[in-house]
Order: sequence, then structure tokens, then C-alpha cells
Amino acid sequence: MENPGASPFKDTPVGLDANSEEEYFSQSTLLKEFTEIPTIEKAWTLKSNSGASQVMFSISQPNLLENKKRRYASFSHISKERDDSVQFHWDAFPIEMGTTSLMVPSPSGSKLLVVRNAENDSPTRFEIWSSSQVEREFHVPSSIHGSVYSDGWFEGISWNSDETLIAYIAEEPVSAKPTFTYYGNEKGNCPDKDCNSWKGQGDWEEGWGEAYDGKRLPKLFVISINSGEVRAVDGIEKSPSVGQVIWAPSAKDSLQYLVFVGWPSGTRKFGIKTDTKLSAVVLTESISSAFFPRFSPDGKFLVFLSSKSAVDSGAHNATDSLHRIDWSIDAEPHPRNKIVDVVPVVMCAEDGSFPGLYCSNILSNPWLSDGHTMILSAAWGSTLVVLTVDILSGDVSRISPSTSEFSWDVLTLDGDNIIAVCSSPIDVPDIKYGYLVGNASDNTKWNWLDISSPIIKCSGKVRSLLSSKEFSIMSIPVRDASENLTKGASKPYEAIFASSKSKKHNACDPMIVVLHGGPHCVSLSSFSKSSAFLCSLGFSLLIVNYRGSLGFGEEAVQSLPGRVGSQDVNDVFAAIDHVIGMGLADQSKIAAVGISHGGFLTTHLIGQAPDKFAAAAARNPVCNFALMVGTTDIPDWCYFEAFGSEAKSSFTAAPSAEHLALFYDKSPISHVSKVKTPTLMLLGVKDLRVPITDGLQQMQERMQKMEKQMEEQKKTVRQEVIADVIAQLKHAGLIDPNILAALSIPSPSEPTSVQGAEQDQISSSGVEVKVMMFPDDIHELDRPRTDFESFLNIGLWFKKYCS
Ligand SMILES: CC(=O)N[C@@H](C)C(=O)N[C@@H](C)C(=O)O
Repeated sequence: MENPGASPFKDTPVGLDANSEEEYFSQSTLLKEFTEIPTIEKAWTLKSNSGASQVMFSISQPNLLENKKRRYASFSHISKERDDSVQFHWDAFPIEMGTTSLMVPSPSGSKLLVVRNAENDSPTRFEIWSSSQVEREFHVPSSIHGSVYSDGWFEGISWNSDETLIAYIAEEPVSAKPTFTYYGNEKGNCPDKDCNSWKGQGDWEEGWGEAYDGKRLPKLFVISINSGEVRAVDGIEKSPSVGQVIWAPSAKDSLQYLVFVGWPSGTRKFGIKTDTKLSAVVLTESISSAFFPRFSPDGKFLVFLSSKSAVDSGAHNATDSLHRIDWSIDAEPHPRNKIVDVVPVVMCAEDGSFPGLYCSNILSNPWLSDGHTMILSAAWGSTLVVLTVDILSGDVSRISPSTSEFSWDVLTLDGDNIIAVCSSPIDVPDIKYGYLVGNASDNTKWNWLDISSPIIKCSGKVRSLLSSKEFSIMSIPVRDASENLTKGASKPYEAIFASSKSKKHNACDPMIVVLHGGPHCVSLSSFSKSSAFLCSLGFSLLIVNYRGSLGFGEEAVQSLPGRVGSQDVNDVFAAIDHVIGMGLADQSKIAAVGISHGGFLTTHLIGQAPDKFAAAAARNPVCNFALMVGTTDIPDWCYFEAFGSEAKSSFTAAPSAEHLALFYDKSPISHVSKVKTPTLMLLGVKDLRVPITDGLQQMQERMQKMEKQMEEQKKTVRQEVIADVIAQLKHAGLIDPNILAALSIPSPSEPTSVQGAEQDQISSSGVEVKVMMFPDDIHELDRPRTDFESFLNIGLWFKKYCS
């Protein structure tokens, strides 16, 4: 048996000395404990015949040895006691989900669909489970369709009301490829593995970019539960890609309709990952975006979210709006239905009031029993909150505690009660059970019970480290408020500050500034294993939601495009000065880390303020728009963020020299010559969003400069050594000054210290830039081993330069 306390590494990693090796091992042990904390991904409430509820939680945990996520299901039975208390009774063990790609209970809860996607175009397996066994199993060959989409965006699986049909989204079948033989092109189809022929590539077909590389287009299919027959839904001419399908309510024996999101054809497909702006019109042409359709329980309303403010402006993400269409079960769906605005876009968020809708998903059944109140999770400033939305009146209420700075996320409803998770940067997720006190129409109040659960476990060490930390959400005033800004862009933005509860020897801990990407995303106050790990190493965290982040109203979002590299950078500087001014950070011990646009900010910060940062780490950073625009899957994003409102008229796939100059000026690369901060860069070789050349260019320039400096230093040292030796020879009368003059060697003045020069050389030639490449990673750098090695090295880098 292996010694459990032994080092997890077989060989010493390159560049480690004995001291740093020990640090490496101890940090990796701690990081492993953080990595193992499970994450609740989804939950479903299932009703038994007796009316009791059972909750099925889908949980994931990184499996570092296999470099995959391990997924398992945990079950809990809910009992409501006479004294109104609620008990969750947990099954003894969770069940590993193995090769399960998707699980979807039927509307009655009596059946469970399990989909298993296979690799290498093997058949996709559909299993229908009852409470005791597999009732049916169908294998669908790749000639009918490929993998079922389970990406959270195109993904959609819907049972019809009598549970005989399931509609879903899967990759279109492989298109025919030309076959060649020794004699040339072969008519007809040869078997794949025929050694006398080979398949050509055929025509290039554009895909959906980052995270969808190698995936065929999403198409709509229906499977019959009784016969196993699969039918492709044809006739969707305008949309080469479809997703998010649901069955429309229907009367018995009448036609059954499907509602889905279609992405229009005829335009270039830009990367869709994290981009809501390309979702197209469902059932109506009067709105530029519609997604996450849901029917009200009585079937009278079709409700959907829209990113019309993103689509219309050109942003990749912005404030959502919620809409309603009246629906009739008897009438044919009409393409020009009247769309009612339920929750419009909020332009300027008044202090403390609703900032607008920012939803990344909607439950498949988000309805309370009144049939018109929806439960949503949405970003509200730096927190995720639970909202009720009345789709008739448009009233929105925040029902998670308004005093809580924690983030609350709805998992599932149990009738009119809510099962949610609640967490903070320093608190692992806890399960909460929300119930209504009073009745829905008058002044209602939600109470939240703590549910003890065995599913989110963390080690005693992690718990004890986190218990010594605290956090708060700070409001940061805008510094340039006098500029020509909208009201919403002049309002304070926020930063989450996490730190030790007490100072050691009255000194501040070193501080890491954490920067999200997008830039139209938000860092929420929810638990993040990597941030909590960094905080546990003894760093304070300043997580800045600079203007342009989501959750603060549309004017704040739209204030950033055209001003990237200045407004966002200055907001970060202002947030840093704010905490220094409060005595919470020491200006000589500041590091910065960010991904993507957060990496853009990190590399800008160290270029614009070369003396401010002790260390930096950039993960797949945007360093040069001028380089990125020609290779990324989202060139429109480069235009929008760099040019602002002029982007729409300026966009071209072949930028002019003038455009390239503007791109360059707005990029961190334009400041690279000034950078002195030790920088770690982490790159995913398969990143299509910010291809690695973008970050590499910056680092190669720095390495080259470093080499030159070292050469210069060596030369100086060599000259000083010669001078010193000559001085000593001269002093001892062993050399004739006339010989020196003949050799054109200047006569030395004072003897110098060779030792001092050597020390200088050592300290200035310490490793100041380091690049780590992850060959199988895309933009997110979130595969288990990559995430582990990345944050291990980020922690070490910051400890080395910033403690
Ligand atoms: C829209 C987009 O993908 N922008 C990238 C440059 C970026 O910043 N991505 C964010 C979402 C990330 O965190 O990867």
C-alpha cells in the first residue's frame, strides 16, 4: 500500500529547489482537499403515490486520476412534521452515474429517461427506467443522429404530456464524405475500414466555435417510447441549428406542437459559448432574441427570456428581459403573436432596487401553484438571488434574504417550497428549504430553513482554514464620474473582499486582485474552490466587478464597450486604492489574476502600472486584439469591445491597417515594454476563443527582453571582473600601466566587489516569466488536472513573489 503521507509527485518538477519543493508538496495536499469538495449541479423533485416528495441531486466531483468529472446521484426523502419542521432523510450512499450523459424524469415522475452518449460515433443509448428496472432500451445509430446535446445551451429534452414521446436535440448525422481508392474517386459508399480506400474530408462546414469544435450541428428529433422509432423533425428551413425544445400543451387527440429556439442561417456563425446574442426568434419576428421558453402550468402563456439588448447593441451578453405570449391550446400557433413585456430591461439600477434580469438558466418547472408566479435565480449586483416574477403583473421580488451577501441558487421546487443552495466565497454550499409564510397575494414573507446534508463535505482542515476568514461586498465610487457618462455608468460598482478575520502582527495579508472575463459577466459571491484555496494560503482577495459587469443595470453594461483597457483598468485601480485607503491591503504586496478578458485586465494593469504589482497570473488572456481578431471564433467581440457603438458599421473579417492600429493601442501588448512584474501565463492549446498566440506573443517578447538584459548584465559583470583583477595586479605592482594603455584597457580607479555583482545578477535573473501549456484544453482551462495544476502554480507563484 502507498504511504498516504508521501509526496504525490514522482519526480521533482523542473525549477524547484528544496524549499520550494516542500511548499509545492504542502500546497498540493491542501489544494487536493479543496478540489474534492463536491458540487451540486441539478436537482429534481419526484412525487411518490402517497404524495411525499423525494429529491434527486446530481452531484459532481473532479476525478484527477481519470481527468474527468465523476458524477453521482444522491436521494433524499422529505417529510413535513406536525410542528411545521421539515426533515430530509438521506439514502445511505450516492449512486455513481457512470456513462450517463443526461437524466430527465417524466412529468408524472414515474419514469426516468437516461441518455448515454457514446464516443467514436457508436450508437446513442436511450433507457427508460421505472422505479424498479429498465423498461425499455433503444440504441440509435450515428446514421440517424450523433450525441444528444447536454451543453446547457442547445440542450433540450422534453417529454410530452402522456409520456409517449420525447423530443430532444442531437448532432445531425455524419454527412457523406467522398471515398478515394488507388484509381481515384470511388462511386458509392465503401466501408470505413477498407484498406484499399480512404475517406476524404469533403467541404468544410462552419461550426459553433469554442467548446463546440468537432460537434455537428444541433437538430431536432422525436423518439417514440413504445416503438423506439426516431424521427428527425424536418422543415425547419430558416434555422440550421435548433435547441431548447419543449412540447406545447395540447388538447387530447389534437396536433402536438414543439416550441424551440432556432439560430438563423445565412450569417457567419460566431462562437456561441457564453454568447446569448445569436438566439433567434421563436414564433414571432418582432423581437431579435428569444430563449428558455416555458409554458405556464395551465398552458395559457408561453414565457421566454430575451437578450434583445445584447443582440441590438452587439454585446455578447447584457441585461435580459422576460416576455409572454398568450397561447391557445385549440388555435394554431401564430407567427405574429403579440409579445407582452413582463420584465423589461432596467437601464439604470436605483440604489438597492431591482437592477434588471441576469439569468443563466430557468428551471424546467419554475412555477408556484398559483400558475403565474415563476421562481428564478438571477445576479443582483455581486450576489445571486432568488426572485419571484409574477408573469401577469410583472412584479419582481427578491425572496432570498435581502440582508444576505451570500449567493442563493434555486435547485428545484417542492410544490410551493424551494430547495436552494446558499454559499459565499468562504462558506461551502449549504442546502436551504424556503417556504411561504402568509399567502401569495398579500405581503408574503419567505422563511428559509437550514437543511443538514451529507452531500457537501469538506475536510476538517479546509473548514478550519475557512472559519478564520471573513468577506464583505464593497461599494466602490466611480472616479471619473464627471466624464460624459450615463447615470447608470456613474453609479458605484462593487468588489468582494475576503480576508483573515484578524491581522497577524498588525500587518495586512498580501492581496490578490481577481478579475472575471467576458467582460459582460460577473463574479458572484458564491463559493469558488480555487478562490477559497488562494484565500486559505494567506492571501486576501479583492474580486472586482468593474463597470461593464452584469448585475448593475444596462447603462453600466454599455458604458464599457469602446473604453476597454482604460475604464475597466481604472475601475480596478480605484478598487485597489479603496482597500489600501481603508488599511486593508499593503501596497507592496499586491498580485493580480484573471482569465480571458480578466487576463486582458491583468496584463494591462502590469503594463500601465509597472511598479504596482508584485506578481501576476494570466489565464488564456487577451493580450493583442490586433492578433486575436484574425484567429478567434468571435472577431465581432473584438470590434464591439474596442470600437463600442461604431462596431456594427465597422466590422469586417479583413480589418484595415487603421483598425489594426486601434486594436493594438487598446491592447496590453502596447505596454509590454514597461512590464517588470513576474508573470505566470497559463494557456490552453485548443482554445479557439483566444488562441494561444495572443498570450505567447506577449511572453516571448518579455523572454527576449529578459535574455537581452541578462546578456547585458553578464557583459557588465565580465568587465567588472576584469577591471577588478587588473586593479589588484596593478596594486601589487605586477602590471605595467603602459601595457594597459597599449591594450586600450582603461586604468581602473577603485577595486570593486565581484561578489556584489554576482548577487545582483542572481536576483535579477530569477525566473520572472513562466508559461504553462495545457495541450488538450480549450478556453476555460477547467479540466480537472488542468484546474489543479493551474491553481497550484498560481498559489506558488504568488507565494514566491508576494508574501
Ligand atoms: C465573450 C467572450 O467569450 N469573451 C472572452 C474574451 C472572455 O472574456 N471570456 C470569458 C467569458 C471567460 O471567462 O472565459
